[in-house]
Amino acid sequence: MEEASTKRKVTHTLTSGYSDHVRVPNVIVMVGLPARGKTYISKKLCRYLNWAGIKTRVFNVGEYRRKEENACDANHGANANFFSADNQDALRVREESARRAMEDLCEYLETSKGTVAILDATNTTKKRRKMVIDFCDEKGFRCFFIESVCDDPNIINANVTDVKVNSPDYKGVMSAEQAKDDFMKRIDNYKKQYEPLDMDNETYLSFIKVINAGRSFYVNRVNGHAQSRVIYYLMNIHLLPRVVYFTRHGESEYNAMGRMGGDSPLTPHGDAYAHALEQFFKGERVQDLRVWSSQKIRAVQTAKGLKGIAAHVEYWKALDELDAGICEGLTYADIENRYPKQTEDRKKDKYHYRFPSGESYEDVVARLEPVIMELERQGNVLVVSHQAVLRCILAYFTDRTMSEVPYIDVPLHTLIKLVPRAYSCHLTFYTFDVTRRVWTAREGSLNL
Ligand SMILES: O=c1[nH]cnc2c1c(-c1ccccc1)cn2-c1ccc(Br)cc1
Ligand SMILES: O=P(O)(O)OC[C@H]1O[C@](O)(CO)[C@@H](O)[C@@H]1O
Repeated sequence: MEEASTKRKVTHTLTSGYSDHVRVPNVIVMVGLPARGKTYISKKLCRYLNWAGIKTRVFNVGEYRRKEENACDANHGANANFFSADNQDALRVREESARRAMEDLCEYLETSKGTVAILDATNTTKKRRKMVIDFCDEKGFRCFFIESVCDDPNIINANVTDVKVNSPDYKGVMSAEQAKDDFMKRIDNYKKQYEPLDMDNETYLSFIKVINAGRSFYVNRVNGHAQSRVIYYLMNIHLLPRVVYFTRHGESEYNAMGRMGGDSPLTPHGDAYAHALEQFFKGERVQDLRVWSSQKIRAVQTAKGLKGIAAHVEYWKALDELDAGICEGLTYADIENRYPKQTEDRKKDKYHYRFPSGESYEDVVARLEPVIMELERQGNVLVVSHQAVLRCILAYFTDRTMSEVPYIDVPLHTLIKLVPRAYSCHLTFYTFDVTRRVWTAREGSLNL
């Protein structure tokens, strides 16, 4: 039985009070048996850190092994014996894959100026961890271990059926039942060698033990800004099924006039949309729905009809539209005529461009971080907000790059339903053709 004490208190040993004034490359090293969510955590963490502006990439050793096998047209993954410790050939292939992954990881941190690299592998022996630590020490990388221990059969089974059975190792090779059976044998092979992070003899390391998908944690020697952000994030995410809905406010007077920003009320068309939205959620019967609206009149009016349906309605200033500063209330034509240089600059880099006395998309992402964190904590939520703000939030869920964010298509009178999946999310778009709606996206809009 794996050690998974669920009563352990959280200890937080601060080793140094200094913050990161220089960019110190971090290597996040995953530890854990197969089907403990290492890839789930790696991908989700990578998506969050990139969205927050911390350049991050995942290096999955399993993918390197499969690349190796494809090269010699083999498929060891479909056979649990490949993972037994006394299979010398296999050990060589697995060592080689780990070495190549470390090479690429090093290149990423040194040459491509990555800030965080996530080594997604089992790393279940002290010997293997020692190899990684020595490698990082030699390169001057900071090492941080995330171990996922799990003894809750429901969680393990969910993972094995949910993700493993569709893994490239088994796809088209054997039935789901056989795959599941083989995979459980693979786990047993690893268990024989598994040395959990040792809370008595490996305390010189920086690490967090996540127990049973976040039910409890053990934290040791947190170093620097990135590690603190990682721990905070891991303590806020959960696996419970939930749905998140997004919509812009209904058409506003300023939308109808082609003016930006401002705080104008809904037009009759926008009002009709607010009623259609109310009807939709009457029918959808979402359990314990919480509504988060911005504090702009057009959003508050759009959310009004939901007061009788939702469990709770709250108003976030952080959800207010991007502040166009001196361009607030102007049309795009006005801006091109009055501020041709600004227009040019914005076209060059729309994500980082900040309006004079206003905001950039990058500023909006920064003020949305608490909203994202609270969204991760919550259950069923409807967010009523604005074009630029929803572009930033949807970019987080759909792993978009900074340059894509300002062009994501978020039309008026469209409700977006987002259902999280293991490594992605499923989007449904409901367009309410109850009313005319002006088109507020200009150059090249990007479909999610
Ligand atoms: O299987 C698992 N075992 C154990 N912990 C798991 C999983 C999964 C998972 C979920 C869906 C698909 C594949 C894997 C996520 N976590 C997890 C781990 C840490 C945190 Br903080 C939150 C979730
Ligand atoms: O970044 P873009 O494409 O100008 O979109 C943001 C603009 O969209 C609007 O929400 C509607 O036009 C404006 O209030 C806001 O300035």
